[in-house]
Amino acid sequence: MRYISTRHGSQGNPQPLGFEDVMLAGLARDGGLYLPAEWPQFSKAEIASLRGQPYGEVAYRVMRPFIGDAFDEATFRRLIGEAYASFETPEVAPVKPLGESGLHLLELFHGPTLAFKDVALQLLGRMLDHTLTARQQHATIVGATSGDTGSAAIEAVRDRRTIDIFMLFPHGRVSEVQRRQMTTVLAPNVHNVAIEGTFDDCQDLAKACFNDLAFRDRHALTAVNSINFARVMAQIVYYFWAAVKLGAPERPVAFTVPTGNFGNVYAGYAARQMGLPVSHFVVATNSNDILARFFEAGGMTMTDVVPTYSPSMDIQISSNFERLLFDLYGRDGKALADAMAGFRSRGTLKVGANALGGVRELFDAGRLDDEGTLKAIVDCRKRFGVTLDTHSAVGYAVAQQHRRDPKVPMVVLSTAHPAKFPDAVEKAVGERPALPPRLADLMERTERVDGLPNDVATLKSLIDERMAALRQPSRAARR
Ligand SMILES: Cc1ncc(COP(=O)(O)O)c(C=O)c1O
Ligand SMILES: N[C@@H](CCOP(=O)(O)O)C(=O)O
Repeated sequence: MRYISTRHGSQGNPQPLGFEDVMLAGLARDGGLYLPAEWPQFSKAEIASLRGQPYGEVAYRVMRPFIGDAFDEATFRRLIGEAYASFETPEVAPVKPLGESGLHLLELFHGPTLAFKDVALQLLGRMLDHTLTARQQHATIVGATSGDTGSAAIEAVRDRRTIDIFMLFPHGRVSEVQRRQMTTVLAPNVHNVAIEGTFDDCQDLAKACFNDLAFRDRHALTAVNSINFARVMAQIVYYFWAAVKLGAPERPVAFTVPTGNFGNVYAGYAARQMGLPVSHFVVATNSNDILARFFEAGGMTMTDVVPTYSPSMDIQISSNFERLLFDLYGRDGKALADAMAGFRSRGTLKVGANALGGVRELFDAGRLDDEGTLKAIVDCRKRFGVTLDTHSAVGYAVAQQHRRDPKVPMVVLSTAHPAKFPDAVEKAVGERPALPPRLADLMERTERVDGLPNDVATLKSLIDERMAALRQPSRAARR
């Protein structure tokens, strides 16, 4: 399998890369995002054969075509096995019906940090470490988080000698549980940085580090955000997993995805490109609804980010949207690079009526404000006895407005455990959801974090200084 950048052709025509190089690169050197030159195809028989298989087997079969010869079969199976052994349920991602409503929850929060990010990051951390160890290399992750990617990535790479991780998060804009899940990890290779700004600022800073090629090469930067195609690949798996449980390939399935950076729903789109019968996707946003506005009107106009009860979706510039736009621009990397440059300079982007028509056949979109989010948590608890987190609640409510066919099962991706957002959940149902016992003392643990302004030069200096100090022989020996 060869990979190309969404901006290929905009700065020469670099050779397509293989999986390991794409995984280590994270962001393409032309500023674009990698994706496969062609999607692997699954026949109906191959999809049907996934039914009844354990999650690890589905994961192996769905991801195998993407990795080429990066890992031999035994190694890849071992990495998958180890990744999902860290989950609290052997099912990994249970699919649960909500009564007779035709709605189903795909619970993705049973990993170590209680959010769907663990599904991909538990594997990615192991794949990175395996490859770096084999190549006798070290890499430096620079990532951005609105709360969940950060702790999942840190958990996946803590204490690994092959990797240092710098995780940028917007100061004061993640929940206390989310912050502490990052800042209380005191492993020597973990560096948390609270940025004075929004998640979009953090993501821009991370991308600016990658786009400074000398800096990028000096530290062998790599990514754990969904700009890294390996993240998307591991998220494709649970769309196949859920769909075959509900009758695919004979019966189509719909998915509603609470959306911020567009990585999760893009993984679903990828599954459909691979042959999975998905009738449609519902993109569910909070009041930061640039994506909902796009699917309604075909244009994106940036506005200010407002803080909400679903902070992980407080995003205006959704990285992975570029991967969908690549298709909408006829896979013309140069035209897309120009459009993205225009979006960044003018704050607006429009696609033509033809492209929009196609995309609207497949995607519905809707938004839910904070008041609606609390009501949705109450409603789901009353009707089905399930307490949702705030992000899943957005999905739950928006899904019900976009059932196109009541005979088609609608899967709502439940992306986080309610205990990650205890204040909002308590506000809704009057009860504080408890953290699992292994995190019971989270609020008493010591925190370590650097605070920085929203300034790339200051960030780069911090990374340069920290990495120089860590390379000193006396410090390096202790790691
Ligand atoms: C709990 C939760 N739900 C939903 C989302 C949105 O997912 P995506 O950014 O892949 O669109 C996020 C952040 O990514 C999240 O942490
Ligand atoms: N909501 C995310 C934002 C980053 O998304 P990613 O999927 O690109 O890592 C978070 O919780 O950090």
